[in-house]
Amino acid sequence: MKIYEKAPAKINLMLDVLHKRPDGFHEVEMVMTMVDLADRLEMVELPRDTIIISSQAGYIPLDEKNLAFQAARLIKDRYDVKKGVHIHLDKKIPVAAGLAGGSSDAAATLRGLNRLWGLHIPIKELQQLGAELGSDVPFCVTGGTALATGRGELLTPIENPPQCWVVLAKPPINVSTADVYTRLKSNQITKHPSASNMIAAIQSGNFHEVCGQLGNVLEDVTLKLHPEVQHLKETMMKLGADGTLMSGSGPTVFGLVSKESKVPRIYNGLRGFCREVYAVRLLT
Ligand SMILES: C[C@@](CO)(OP(=O)(O)O)[C@H](O)COP(=O)(O)OP(=O)(O)OC[C@H]1O[C@@H](n2ccc(N)nc2=O)[C@H](O)[C@@H]1O
Ligand SMILES: Nc1ncnc2c1ncn2[C@@H]1O[C@H](COP(=O)(O)OP(=O)(O)O)[C@@H](O)[C@H]1O
Repeated sequence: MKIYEKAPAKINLMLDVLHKRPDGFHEVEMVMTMVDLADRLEMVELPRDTIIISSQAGYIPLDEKNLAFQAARLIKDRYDVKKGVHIHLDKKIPVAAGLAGGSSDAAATLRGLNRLWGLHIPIKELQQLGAELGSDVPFCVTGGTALATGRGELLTPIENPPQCWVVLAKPPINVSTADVYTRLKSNQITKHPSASNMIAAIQSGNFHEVCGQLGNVLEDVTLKLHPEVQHLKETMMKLGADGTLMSGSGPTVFGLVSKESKVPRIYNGLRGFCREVYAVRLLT
């Protein structure tokens, strides 16, 4: 049997860090949503007890370091599944970009294997399994739009923001999430974005209010290390975006745009100096 799952990218509309916890993780408040830029997973059942990962992308690990592999192994171990699976990852989401590509592949693997092997695991339980793989995985299991607290795994669904275009630009630099959190001095944050204001803006359905509430405390860290990310934000605004923000720990910057007619100018202007640019819709 063969099944398919889509694994969409996430963006953080706001991200605040409250403090560092004794377990080394940071207590966060994030409003996350999904965009229509997705990896595609093909899962084929194998009669023998093995997990095979393949991909057209030459730049991701295909062994136990792959998050889809880890998700498959976790579900096999936990539910004592003796069958195997070949997972082919058609990667479209840029890697190590702040868009949760690996986390979404892991979440899609959990959803897919639940179907492929007829395990009937409830969604809440899939999210708990996801939390063992990474802080962003539980959100990726369900998607939609949510307030994420704790280390990112405690989720409260909220309504989707007003529909708009999202232009994403990933500069060719490497950012490590762990490094960005380590460099953040959470007691020195001067301006905290507000989750409740962002939620109120979303609930009002007012696109410009949503743009006004965009904020990410990890931006300061990544922007200091890589001034080109700041340059990308400024260029997006000059080209006509209604609001811009870095997603997660970066380095991808997204611009929200309400008018479709503005999108080609922003896209083409960015493509002039950034190879990885995407113009997509929110996944609402
Ligand atoms: C920053 C965010 C925002 O959505 O996304 P990305 O930039 O990775 O997409 C997330 O918090 C990333 O989530 P995820 O990528 O799943 O991180 P994990 O694998 O759980 O953790 C990687 C490392 O980041 C740090 N970490 C992560 C989450 C958190 N709340 N506090 C932390 O300090 C820890 O050092 C951890 O070892
Ligand atoms: N299925 C996967 N897709 C992409 N990256 C993966 C995957 N599995 C493991 N990785 C590794 O996870 C790291 C983070 O990748 P990714 O999830 O794309 O980034 P981010 O957490 O910034 O959104 C990369 O170093 C990559 O090598």
